[in-house]
Amino acid sequence: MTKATNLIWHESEVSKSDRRELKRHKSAILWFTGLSGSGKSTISSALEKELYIHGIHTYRLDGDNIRQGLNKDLGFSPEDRTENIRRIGEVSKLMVDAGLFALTAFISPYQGDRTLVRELVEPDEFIEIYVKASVETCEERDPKGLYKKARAGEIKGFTGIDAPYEEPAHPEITIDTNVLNVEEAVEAIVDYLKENHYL
Ligand SMILES: Nc1ncnc2c1ncn2[C@@H]1O[C@H](COP(=O)(O)OS(=O)(=O)O)[C@@H](OP(=O)(O)O)[C@H]1O
Ligand SMILES: Nc1ncnc2c1ncn2[C@@H]1O[C@H](COP(=O)(O)OP(=O)(O)O)[C@@H](O)[C@H]1O
Repeated sequence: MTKATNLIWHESEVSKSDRRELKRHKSAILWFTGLSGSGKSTISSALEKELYIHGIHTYRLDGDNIRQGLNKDLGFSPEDRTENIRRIGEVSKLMVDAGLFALTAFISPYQGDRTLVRELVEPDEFIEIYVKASVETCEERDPKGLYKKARAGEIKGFTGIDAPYEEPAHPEITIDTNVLNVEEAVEAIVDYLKENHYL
């Protein structure tokens, strides 16, 4: 719901397609979703580097970073997670409008929240990438020691332990991190982008 009234949209003289033409490539949201420790940050960073090397304009948004700035007023209640994803969806939409590939690395545990982001942009502008790893695998990796804390009861409402993660029903890409290493994951995503004429 919009609080303010009397708002009139102002068109720019430079359009999304003008900006895309200048950059010589399309733009879209590459939406990484998965449990903490599944590999969202690692794979999206490696992908961004690969795209950069090939002259593709990108910007990466990562949960841990955004929650220290733009979304520092939000915690991990279901409502706050929904608001977190809504804002990131809106920011990503602006980036698509700017002609960039927005790479987002958020747990985004609720299917409904991800669907709302998908619906914010054109159908071919949202690519959902499910970074798949079981809770057991993530807990074994535990790169930040957060699963240990959650098991010890020091973090309440931790995704996969005592908060839900809803698996994507129809992701464009699934990366099973038990099968693909980081390099292979990047290659699989680049292949998808090429086959679907994004690159
Ligand atoms: N309760 C709880 N549940 C899940 N994660 C937690 C929690 N508390 C802190 N963290 C740390 O916050 C990172 C997840 O933030 P996100 O913005 O991606 O979460 S969400 O999409 O709003 O659910 C997550 O980072 P990633 O490991 O990169 O996923 C954790 O480091
Ligand atoms: N195939 C893989 N893909 C991505 N990360 C992997 C893989 N195998 C092991 N890892 C490790 O798992 C951890 C994933 O952490 P991170 O990228 O921060 O996950 P997330 O951002 O989803 O919380 C890293 O320590 C990474 O080195």
